[in-house]
Amino acid sequence: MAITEKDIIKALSTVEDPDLKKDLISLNMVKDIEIDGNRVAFTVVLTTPACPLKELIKNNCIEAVHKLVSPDLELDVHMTADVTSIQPKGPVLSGVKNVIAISSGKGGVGKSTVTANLALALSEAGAKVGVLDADIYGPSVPTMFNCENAQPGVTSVNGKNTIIPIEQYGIKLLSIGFLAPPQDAVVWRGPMASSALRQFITDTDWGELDYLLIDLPPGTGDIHLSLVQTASVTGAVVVTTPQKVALSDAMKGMNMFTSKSVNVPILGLVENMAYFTPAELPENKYYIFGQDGGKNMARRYEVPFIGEIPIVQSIREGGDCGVPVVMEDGNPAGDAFREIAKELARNVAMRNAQVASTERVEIKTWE
Ligand SMILES: Nc1ncnc2c1ncn2[C@@H]1O[C@H](COP(=O)(O)OP(=O)(O)OP(=O)(O)O)[C@@H](O)[C@H]1O
Repeated sequence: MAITEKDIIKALSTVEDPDLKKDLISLNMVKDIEIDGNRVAFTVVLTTPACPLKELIKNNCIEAVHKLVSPDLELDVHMTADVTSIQPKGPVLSGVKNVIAISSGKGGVGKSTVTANLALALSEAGAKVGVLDADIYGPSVPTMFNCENAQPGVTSVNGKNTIIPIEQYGIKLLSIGFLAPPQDAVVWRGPMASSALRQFITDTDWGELDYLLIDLPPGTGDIHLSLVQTASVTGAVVVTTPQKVALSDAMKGMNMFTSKSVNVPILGLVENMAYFTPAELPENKYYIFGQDGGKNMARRYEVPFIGEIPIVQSIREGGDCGVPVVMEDGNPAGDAFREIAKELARNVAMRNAQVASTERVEIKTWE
């Protein structure tokens, strides 16, 4: 008997997305079923191109069709992605599907390094990515992306001046560092910095992006509040070292995001500088800042732990010379960032499937 589209749909309705815990047909993830005699082709649309379960889902589809329709079918399963979004409709960041705040409690724990490498890993997987460097105390994105002398463009849209981000390595970038040389950064504190951040969000043509990563200053301050008042933030990533002082500051940052009035979910905690392994003793791990501090904290506060990065000389060198380590072929440190990017993308998809969008925080003034 000839095979029909209905047979294929029936078989694929037994395959679950393991994260979303629903079958691919109910999730509307199967498209373009084509049947030509013994050959069947279809497309599975994942929730992110950086899906860590891509191969598993593909194999489960093949197994289900072979088992429930016919073992003799020749299958061509095309895996693609359409990143999900629950951004409220409106003029602010209208083409941006997900806004992800990258934060840390303490300075110097590697937040910008993590931002740059995650952005590149997501882009390498096929996502459209932007980075907004809002770290007024030390905007390092221009250095990390080797574009220190770049100047964002300005164009007029409906009579309004609109900023055009610069583009480097396929990532759209804006940084407070493009507006003021590092020695002048100090004047960018307070209301001026908040106003620049607002312009970067409301008066910038970011185009279509799957993920906009926002590199925040360390701690919790005006910039954080301006962000959550201006944009609907999908979630936050907290970067910490395993050290006690870094952890207690990271906890304060997490509490700010998850407080009732801000209500931004934590998408993941990253432990940076987790250990050091000398090149000549690859089996040895030295826990310079303590062991598993981030992992334990994630468990205690019930937030997802999305990975650890060791202290590696090439991570520091990549940042300093403007070629983040993810861009270096075959460097295992790059793989560590790739794994974290996949976990982050996965958590964004789960958050979008489960939780309502984040309301922008209303500005309250004293009467
Ligand atoms: N895993 C790592 N291994 C080696 N060096 C690292 C690692 N992570 C970060 N670094 C280096 O540590 C320094 C601080 O990192 P980075 O600027 O990313 O931190 P930050 O938290 O963004 O700092 P700030 O508080 O200034 O915003 C940089 O020189 C960076 O190259």
